[in-house]
Amino acid sequence: MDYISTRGDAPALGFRDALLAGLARDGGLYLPREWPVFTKKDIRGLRGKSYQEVAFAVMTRFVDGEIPDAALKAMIDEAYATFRHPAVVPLVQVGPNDFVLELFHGTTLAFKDVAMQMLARLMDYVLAERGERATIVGATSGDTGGAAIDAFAGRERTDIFILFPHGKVSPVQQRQMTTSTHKNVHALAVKGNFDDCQDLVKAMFNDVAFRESVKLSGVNSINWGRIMAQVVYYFTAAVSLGSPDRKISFTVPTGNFGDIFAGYVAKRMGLPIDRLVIATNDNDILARTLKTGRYEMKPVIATTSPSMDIQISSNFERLLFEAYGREPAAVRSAMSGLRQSGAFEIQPEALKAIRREFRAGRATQKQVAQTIRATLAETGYLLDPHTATGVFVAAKNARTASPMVTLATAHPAKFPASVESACGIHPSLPSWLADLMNREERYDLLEPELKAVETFIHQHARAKA
Ligand SMILES: Cc1ncc(COP(=O)(O)O)c(C=O)c1O
Ligand SMILES: N[C@@H](CCOP(=O)(O)O)C(=O)O
Repeated sequence: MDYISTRGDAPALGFRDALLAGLARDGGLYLPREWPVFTKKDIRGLRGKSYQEVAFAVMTRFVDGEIPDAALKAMIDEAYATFRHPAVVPLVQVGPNDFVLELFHGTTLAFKDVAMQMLARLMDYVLAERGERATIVGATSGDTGGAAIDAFAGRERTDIFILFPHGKVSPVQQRQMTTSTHKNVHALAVKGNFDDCQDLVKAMFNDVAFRESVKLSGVNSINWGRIMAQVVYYFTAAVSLGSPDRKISFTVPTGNFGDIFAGYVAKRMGLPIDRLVIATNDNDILARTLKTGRYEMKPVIATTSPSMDIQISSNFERLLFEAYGREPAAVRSAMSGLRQSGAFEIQPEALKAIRREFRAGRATQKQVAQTIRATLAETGYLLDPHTATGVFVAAKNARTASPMVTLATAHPAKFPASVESACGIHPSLPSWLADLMNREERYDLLEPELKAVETFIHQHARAKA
């Protein structure tokens, strides 16, 4: 299996090279040339298996022999031993036909841990095999950064630089990034929003001289390794609810479109997914796009679900590539429209293809707060604001024909102020993070300028060409 770029102008790569490349050299995103398929029999074979066993069954199809089975299994075991729940990602019933899939039992209390713990080990393995080092960069609206820092902290072969929007993440999220004592960790507060951080990361990848000079690699969901690891929990959830003999719907709180794209991949692989629902907050660019066929950026609104305060939804590019029948020219033209005017139109046939696969809805901050309050009152279950966005949109898109699973993407204790103001309960951090807010912070404040960020990274990175 090889990996091709959505923009059609970068070399096709094997799994290990795509993993280290992050973004393709033509600015595109890698995805597999074809989707591996699970038959109904294969899916039935996953019943009763542990999370780790399903993870191996799914990921081995993408790794395609580039890492020996024993090594891949060892990485999976180690990665998911960091989770505090024996089921890794337990499914909790909150209504007759409604479930939440708790993806927040990892070290930093967000769904990002599921893929990041795996990605760090995969990268370390490949770098060790090649005797190389890498410089990892990432942009975060709050959760990717903490998860990446936790997963890469202290790793000899990598230095990690995380760009976060100054003053726009929750205090818990900020501390998770700024209190690491490891020398290979650099938290960079950027005077801008998440989209500025992500633009800087992409610009660094597109600066070939810089990219090569520090051996750049990425950990955002532009990296195929992230998506691959996120496909797994769609399988475990669906199988535990009766797949392949029953269709399951999923609602996914969405920002950068990585998590829900993983659901789309699971469907392409043969998982019988009924509805796949995009849930957005007030930054509803994806819901508007599905409605109008026009992807059009607006200024970012700061909400109670800050991790979804995003306008440039990176992985939507992967979906466009699929919707245009894998025609890179159409993707290149859309992305150049986005760069030049902050908007592009989706052609009718491609829009039809997207609408066949996805529904979308939005929850305002008021609706999010009401959902937190009502869910607590009716079921005793405490939602974080991102998951509440999903639960609100799920209720509007559920069908009695299939169970609806909302992805619970963060623990409520990451956003205590919003949760408390919605329902009066102040969620506490778990014991291993109990002193987080008293730990000493260490971060650098940078202007949102490519040269400033590149200079900082160049000075501090150990990987040099
Ligand atoms: C808590 C939380 N929920 C949802 C999302 C959206 O996920 P994605 O960017 O994969 O769409 C994010 C981050 O992006 C997040 O941190
Ligand atoms: N919400 C994310 C934004 C970055 O998303 P990624 O999945 O592409 O890394 C965050 O919390 O940082």
